[in-house]
Order: sequence, then C-alpha cells, then structure tokens
Amino acid sequence: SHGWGYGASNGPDRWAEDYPIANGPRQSPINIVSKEAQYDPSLKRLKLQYDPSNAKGILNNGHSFQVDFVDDTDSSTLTGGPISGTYRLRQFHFHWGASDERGSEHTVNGVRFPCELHLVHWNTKYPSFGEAADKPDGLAVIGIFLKIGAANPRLQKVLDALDSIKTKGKQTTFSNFDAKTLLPFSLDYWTYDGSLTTPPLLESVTWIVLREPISVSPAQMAKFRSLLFSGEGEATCCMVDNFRPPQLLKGRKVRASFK
Ligand SMILES: NS(=O)(=O)c1ccc(C(=O)NCc2cc(F)ccc2F)cc1
Ligand SMILES: [Zn+2]
Repeated sequence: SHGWGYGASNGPDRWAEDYPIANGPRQSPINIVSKEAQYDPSLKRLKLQYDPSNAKGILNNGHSFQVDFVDDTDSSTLTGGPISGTYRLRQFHFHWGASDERGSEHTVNGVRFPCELHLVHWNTKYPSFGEAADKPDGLAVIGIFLKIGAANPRLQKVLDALDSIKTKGKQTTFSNFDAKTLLPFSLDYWTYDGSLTTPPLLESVTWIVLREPISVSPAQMAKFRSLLFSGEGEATCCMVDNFRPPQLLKGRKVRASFK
C-alpha cells in the first residue's frame, strides 16, 4: 500500500493528507533560535539510569532503524529535566541525510547536522507506550546531534549490526548495550512541547534537545547510508534523507537549562 515515507510521492509535504495533525499547533521538529530560548533556572538536571541488559533487538522498520529495549520494569528510566514523574526508555533511532550538509530534524540557528539520535521514553503514569503515545505528557524524547569528526567508538556496535538488518522488516537480537554511552559530556538542553516527527505525528512529546553534539566519522555515516528503505526483493531504495524539516513554532516557547 502507499504508506507514508520520505519520497516525492509520500514525503513530509503530503503527510497532512492522511494525518491532518501535521498542521497542528505543536508539531516537531523545529528550528531552535538559541538567542530566543529562555533560560529557566527551575529546570532540573537530566537523570538517565539505563540498564544495558534491557537492550533487546535492532530492527529496520522501513523508515529508520531502532534499538528496542525491554520496558516492562523501571530499570531504564529518564527523570528530572523538564519532566515530572518517571519515563521508561522504549527505543532509540536515528535520522540522517544523503550527504553531510543535511539529515537532522531539529536545527540550531538554521544549522543542520548530518544526523540526529532520538532516545524515546514514555510516562509510566500510563500503562504502556501505546497508551502514553497520544497523551500530551505521554512521551519524552532526547534529541542528540551528530557532527562530522573523529570516529565515535560508542556507535560502532550499533553500526556493526546494520549489515544484518539491511532491508525493511529485518531484525536481529541486540543485547547488553548501554545507551548512556551515546550521550555527550554535557547534558545542557533546550526543551519544548512537540510531537512525533513521523506519522502518526501525535502531539505527545516533551522534547529535550541536547546542546552538545556527539561525533560521527564520514565512514560511519556511510554505514547509516548503506541501509535500505526497501524490503528484500523490492526495487532497491537507499535509506537516506529520512528527516522531517522544521515546523512552525506557532507561539511556543523554547526553554534552556543553561545560561
Ligand atoms: N522521531 S520521533 O522520536 O519523534 C518518534 C518516536 C517514536 C515513534 C513511534 O513509536 N512510532 C510508532 C507508534 C506511534 C504511536 F503513536 C503508537 C504506536 C506506535 F508504534 C515515532 C516517531
Ligand atoms: Zn526520531
């Protein structure tokens, strides 16, 4: 069927046809204008407690690839920051470009990065991810920019698994991975109320975008770009440019955890 994607016929400019919320009041991503972000001294430090044994598998879902975590206990959680309560780590995934001058979803003062990592968490005041996904305080996603530089050894285990999930629908086990190792040194962040950046585009995400990028080398970017949107036996379509461009702020405030 003619599902959503990132191509000319099913890409972000046409998502509103099937998902009218695409033109809603709190859509993501956005361009972060650092000078307009208001420092909020009441914002707490982010507290991430991830248990490496919760890593379960790695999947090519036809839009990106994601590393899934066991989320039936509070062993991998996000607390503090702009959120109240406890959010559980569900999965992380990436968005990237066909070349290094694009790929991120959020931008900073108009600057685009080659890649952006999303760590997806759901509010444990709800019984499950699916229940949380359509609540205004249901999800919290940490966004981390990747910047071209030295090879990032912390990414390597993830990238080495990509050969076994080249095509849509392929998955394999992925265990004993500490997602905390993907974080930059500083946990300074911007935060705002937004949405999922892919259909169903639900306006349920508290976005927490880290100011400090992590590094990725050109060769490592080539590994991301070796994945396919297409399934085995289908016409080959490279998995690149799987990012939604920035959306209108529509009066929202972006707060900063730092001066
Ligand atoms: N890029 S992002 O971090 O904003 C993002 C995070 C998660 C999802 C997701 O889980 N989609 C599937 C999905 C969505 C639901 F709303 C309910 C179930 C479900 F599987 C989509 C986008
Ligand atoms: Zn994402």
